[in-house]
Amino acid sequence: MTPITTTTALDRVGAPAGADVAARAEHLSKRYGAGEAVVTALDDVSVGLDRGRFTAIMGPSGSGKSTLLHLLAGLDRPTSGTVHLGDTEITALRDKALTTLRRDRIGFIFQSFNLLPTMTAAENIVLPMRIAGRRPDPHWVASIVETVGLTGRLGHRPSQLSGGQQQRVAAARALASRPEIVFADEPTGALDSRSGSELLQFLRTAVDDLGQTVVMVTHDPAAASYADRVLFLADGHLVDEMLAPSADDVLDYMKHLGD
Ligand SMILES: Nc1ncnc2c1ncn2[C@@H]1O[C@H](COP(=O)(O)OP(=O)(O)OP(=O)(O)O)[C@@H](O)[C@H]1O
Repeated sequence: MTPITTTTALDRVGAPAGADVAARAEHLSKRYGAGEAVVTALDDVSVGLDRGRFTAIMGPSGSGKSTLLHLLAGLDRPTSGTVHLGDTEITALRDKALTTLRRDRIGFIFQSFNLLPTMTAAENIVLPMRIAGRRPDPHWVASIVETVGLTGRLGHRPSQLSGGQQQRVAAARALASRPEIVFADEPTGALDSRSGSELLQFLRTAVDDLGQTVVMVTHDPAAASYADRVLFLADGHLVDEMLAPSADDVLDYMKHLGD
């Protein structure tokens, strides 16, 4: 496949733009199954993710986006290769240490909001910190709640909130502990376009105003255009990247990838 719109020399695709890297993958591969049934979901991917930036991961269905996100976030283990979060090689950690690292240093936003139905929005937002035995910083949590536009809704349970509001609670929960990196897997997949835009604008603000690092898998070129950088996967390979992407440029490139 010949890349057409790269803004980056091919041998630099995946290399971090700056010196400060929040996470990095080196020669990451993931295979499922064995023998003739083996599926190579990810094949020798190396990438650095800049701190304080918003990175989107795109590619056709089955290209390995979720696999890469799950490996970077320590939710799954690679067949070969390494992942570092800051200076910590997470691929070298045992399960218990990995669970603790995910809880303490990573925030997650999933397509399904994964909120606890019996708890209020406020309780859901601080729950991971309470489980970790950490005291939430009230000023920080208040600034997130304000940024995400949930002031006045904090006493509501998830069933009393719209899908967009529930996802904003999930986003506030992901940021409440000031994680080193937030991973979002299709965060707008279950939202209407207006709620999706609000959520993406929140993530953008979290990066610009709060210095957060965000990595997001998406199918949607409009969603990817909120990012600083888009990584393109095809057949388990990192094939290209785009900086300061526009939705039209991303859409054109996705057509080229055969989506
Ligand atoms: N647990 C698994 N067992 C076997 N094969 C798997 C498993 N998980 C993923 N795969 C395969 O690995 C490849 C990459 O899957 P992955 O979910 O990472 O792709 P994706 O780009 O996120 O796809 P989509 O956009 O459809 O969600 C696909 O061929 C998929 O069928």
